[in-house]
Amino acid sequence: MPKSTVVGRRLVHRHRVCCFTNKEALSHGSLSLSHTHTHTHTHRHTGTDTGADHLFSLLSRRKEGADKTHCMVKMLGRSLMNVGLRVKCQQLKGIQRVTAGLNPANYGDILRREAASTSTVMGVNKMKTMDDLGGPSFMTTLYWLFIKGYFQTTQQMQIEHSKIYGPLWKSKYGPLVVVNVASADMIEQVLRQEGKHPIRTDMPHWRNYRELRNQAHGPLTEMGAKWQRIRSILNPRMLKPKHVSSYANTINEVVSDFICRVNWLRETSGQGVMVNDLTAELYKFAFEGICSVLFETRMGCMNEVIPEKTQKFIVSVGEMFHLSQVVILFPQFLWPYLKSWKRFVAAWDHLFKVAEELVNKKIEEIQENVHLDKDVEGAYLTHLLLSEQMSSTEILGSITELLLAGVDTVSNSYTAPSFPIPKINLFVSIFPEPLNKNRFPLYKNNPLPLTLDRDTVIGKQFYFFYSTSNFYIADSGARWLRGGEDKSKHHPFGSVPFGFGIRACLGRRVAELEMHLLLSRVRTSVPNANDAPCLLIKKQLLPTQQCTLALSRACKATVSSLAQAAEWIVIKATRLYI
Ligand code: HEM
Repeated sequence: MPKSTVVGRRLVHRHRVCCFTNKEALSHGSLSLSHTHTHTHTHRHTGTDTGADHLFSLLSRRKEGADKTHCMVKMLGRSLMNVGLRVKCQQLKGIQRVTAGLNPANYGDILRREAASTSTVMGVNKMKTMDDLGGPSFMTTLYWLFIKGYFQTTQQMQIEHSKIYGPLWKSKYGPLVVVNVASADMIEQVLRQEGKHPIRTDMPHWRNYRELRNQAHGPLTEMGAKWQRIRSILNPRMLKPKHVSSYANTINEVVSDFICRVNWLRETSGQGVMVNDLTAELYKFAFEGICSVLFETRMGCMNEVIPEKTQKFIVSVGEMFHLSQVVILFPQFLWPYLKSWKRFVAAWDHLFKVAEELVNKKIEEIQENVHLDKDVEGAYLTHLLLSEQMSSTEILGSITELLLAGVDTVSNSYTAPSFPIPKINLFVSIFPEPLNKNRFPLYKNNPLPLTLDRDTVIGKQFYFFYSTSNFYIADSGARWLRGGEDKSKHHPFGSVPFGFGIRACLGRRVAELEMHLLLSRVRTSVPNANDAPCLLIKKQLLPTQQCTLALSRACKATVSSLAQAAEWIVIKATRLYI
């Protein structure tokens, strides 16, 4: 088979037309992607698969408003952070004494290496079973959620529960049992136990849709060796800095348009100074940014009037996330009879339809260029289409999931660490779920001081807290200082915003690029930005370059990493004063 090679962003063809993997699609422009599907999905879960999704549905904070784009802002940040791992079970005891030994007050004093070693910290004979673990019952949890009103602020509920039950406790959500871990040391142990194919919490409704419509799974929903294969194909152009940096021009164009839009909004509806609904604007920015990278096309989100088609696409994304939480509350056999399920399927249909149109458009463009004997240039999608590694349907499945993963996480990150940021905390919830034991290898070590049934799958859900931590010392910037006195007290697993290990965020580099470009350019392009009552970045941010962050209500801090700077993004609440 003739090949095409990629040199930087330029594709150089050794041969024409037939150099494509999906040559049928490319040589017959009208071919619909869904017709090329040859994928089969063998991973089907047994047992209480729906539990984890049920949980993250319950735990997801969600604002429901007229604008559906707001509905999904909180959801994916949670669901993306679900990953899975399995632990080998042992019948051991002693959790109370062990958790006392891991009192948060002592975290800073515990050597990190020791913390990473299960046996040294926990003591093999000090473990208890799941049954021995304390925590609220299902009824108590319902009381907290709906009577005490923590449904919208479940992170806060976890904070309260950690005060009552200590750093390790069990919560019940119907059939689902969740182990909450509120200790950076133990979190480190959990995260370091990942095997070859870590799995995140199953998403049976997402997977069910794909099977119903014969669509391919993407990196979010795929598991095992198939997941690994997908990641190995998607990773290089998403994570390697040399490739990611080539998206800078594309993203910069979106940033330019964002700044224009922000200025226009300030003039037309903000008395010359204010952006009233910043969350929605950041959402649109993230959407436009990720679409421009993935589909190599602009969606018009930065226009004064957003195209109807784009608006409908955004609404469908919000609708899908919203209904995701509803559908999962019901047993799977009832789904076909639910109105919500039908709407859920319709929303997915629309997402796949639009994504398919965009992919087909790109195929046609490539074809045209090939027929005209032009060099085919392009970025992510072009590369995937030409790389001969995935079928068109697989590309569609992956691109659609990347898009969903990349929208609200990015937009939410600008506003999440609301100012001031005295401390950061992280909780991990573990969802034990039964799984076919032959599918994944067992872990040799038990990372936590409790036992779980053999073949238990643990999905993790991370929560980040910016106000009640013992992992970070209280400060207003000192934690970013290199070599500072308190540096040793910062636990490396106190904050892992992009996850950890081989199943960590696929879009991390792109997300960082988007955030850094936006921040630095808002700072340098918007008049009077110095007067903002929130975090300002004094110098253009460049990787590894030292820069000064000026905090109008706090201090000045020097940081040497953009990833750290990103956490300082404080465009507060829903209003941006610039
Ligand atoms: C600030 C923005 C973002 C944050 C904070 C974030 C965070 C995360 C986290 C915590 C995970 C789970 C990692 C783990 O389980 O260990 C994840 C997974 C993922 N993220 Fe992101 N993400 C962001 C942006 C993006 C973007 C822009 C994309 C797409 C280009 C993306 C695509 C994905 C995908 C596909 C996964 C699933 C990976 C897998 O299961 O193999 N993310 N993200």
